[in-house]
Amino acid sequence: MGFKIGLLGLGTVGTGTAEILLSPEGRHPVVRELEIYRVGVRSLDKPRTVQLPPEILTTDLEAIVTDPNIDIVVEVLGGLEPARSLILTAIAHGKHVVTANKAVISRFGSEIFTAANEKGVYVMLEASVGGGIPVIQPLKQALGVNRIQTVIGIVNGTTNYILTRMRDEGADFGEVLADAQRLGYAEADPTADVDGLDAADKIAILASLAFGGRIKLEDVYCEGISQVGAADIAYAEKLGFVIKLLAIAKKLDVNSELLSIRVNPTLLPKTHPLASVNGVYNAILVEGEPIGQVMFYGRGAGAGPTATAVVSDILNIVSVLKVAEPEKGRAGENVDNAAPTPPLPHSPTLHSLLACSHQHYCQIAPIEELVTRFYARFLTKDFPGVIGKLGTCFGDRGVSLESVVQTGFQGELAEIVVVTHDVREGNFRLALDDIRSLEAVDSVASLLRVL
Ligand SMILES: NC(=O)C1=CN([C@@H]2O[C@H](COP(=O)(O)OP(=O)(O)OC[C@H]3O[C@@H](n4cnc5c(N)ncnc54)[C@H](OP(=O)(O)O)[C@@H]3O)[C@@H](O)[C@H]2O)C=CC1
Ligand SMILES: N[C@@H](CC=O)C(=O)O
Ligand code: NA
Repeated sequence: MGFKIGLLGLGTVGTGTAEILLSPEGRHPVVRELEIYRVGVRSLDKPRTVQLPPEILTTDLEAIVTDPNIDIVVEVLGGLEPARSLILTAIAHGKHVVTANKAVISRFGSEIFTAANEKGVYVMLEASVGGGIPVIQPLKQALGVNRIQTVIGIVNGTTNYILTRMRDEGADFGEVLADAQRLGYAEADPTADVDGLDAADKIAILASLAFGGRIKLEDVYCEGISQVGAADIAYAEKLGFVIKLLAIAKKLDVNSELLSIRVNPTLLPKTHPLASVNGVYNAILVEGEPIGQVMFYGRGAGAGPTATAVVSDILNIVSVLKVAEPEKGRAGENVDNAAPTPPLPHSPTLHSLLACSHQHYCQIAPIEELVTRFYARFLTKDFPGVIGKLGTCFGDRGVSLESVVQTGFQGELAEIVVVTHDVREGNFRLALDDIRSLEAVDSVASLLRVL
């Protein structure tokens, strides 16, 4: 065997990764050159669905990332610590790293890539966004010559699965979430999925690659799906929309360097290419000059899809290393009885299509500057002229309405649904403040953006 892998984690993604590495037949020939050398887990007693020699499992993860025999560390533990420290230690010991951990990369990417570049090692993260969908490498490589204007994605499989089943079956939120957990889609703490935080991590990573700068996660505006009720799903349907948790990064306007980055449930016209992305599927729509629109679609979570991305990253690294040092890793070569190999000598410069070298931070506009359409559902007392009063409040703040419908009653309260034309978010919020102070208005039952 040629290249030794230290696998940190043998859960959903780790097991999927091991399954690919243990069955190389019919796959790229380089897969035969990869050996699972050590596997780090929390519990040695847990039953495993993958057959590995028990002696390669350990709870001593530090020993894996410092092992001189290991070439590539694959981090599929999840969580911030010890994942971040283990990645940094692996880098310090000259190991290349493959990770699926968007939470660590979106928060500590700067520290990790700076360390990796200094040490001359690769940190690859295809699995961190869109699971099995190739989107990180395409942004770095095939789309690298484009000027990107917009990245819009459905990048969280758990919430897309939940929203799809709520719409199609009227399913209960809690039950569907439990199914998503059982299927291995959800994060260890599923509030990261439900509250949009996982999607925020992912759009921060995509925006960084698309716009060529670092992104501060705290600049990403984020709303989750818990505010989306059955009533909104039904009204959206009647109005010709579906509701999706969208992650959007775009230039505020064509000539601006200022970006808008946000995650929020959004009403999407049924004719939009992302509207038919259902269940655990993810899709990322990129608009660039001169390519125009290009869309990436596939399974965004689950063992097999995510492991595909992990192993493809390993292959990318190994392929570059093999050019740099062709003697290493000839197929079938057995070095089991040989003395430990010294750490890999690294090429003095990293391959520019695999490495990440952003230095500056992108400028992100506050959410008030966003220009978008809104959907709002009001509960009002059934007074005459309420719709007129709402219209006046909107008009006073320069908000133009596309449609206003009184849709029915909830008990004593009338339900009024409004869809606006494009409006600056700051102005829309001022109009809402005015509306909330009207005696006739009981509450703003929901507020969603419309694409
Ligand atoms: N699941 C998915 O569909 C996707 C997941 N990801 C990302 O992949 C990563 C892994 O996710 P997933 O496979 O679902 O997670 P799991 O919870 O299924 O697996 C985690 C694995 O890491 C081990 N582990 C966790 N913490 C420690 C620790 N402190 N010490 C030792 N071992 C530890 C666990 O050990 P033990 O088995 O002993 O408990 C387990 O084997 C996460 O970053 C996630 O965001 C990315 C895309 C899709
Ligand atoms: N929990 C995530 C897993 C993949 O990143 C999701 O649901 O998309
Ligand atoms: Na991916």
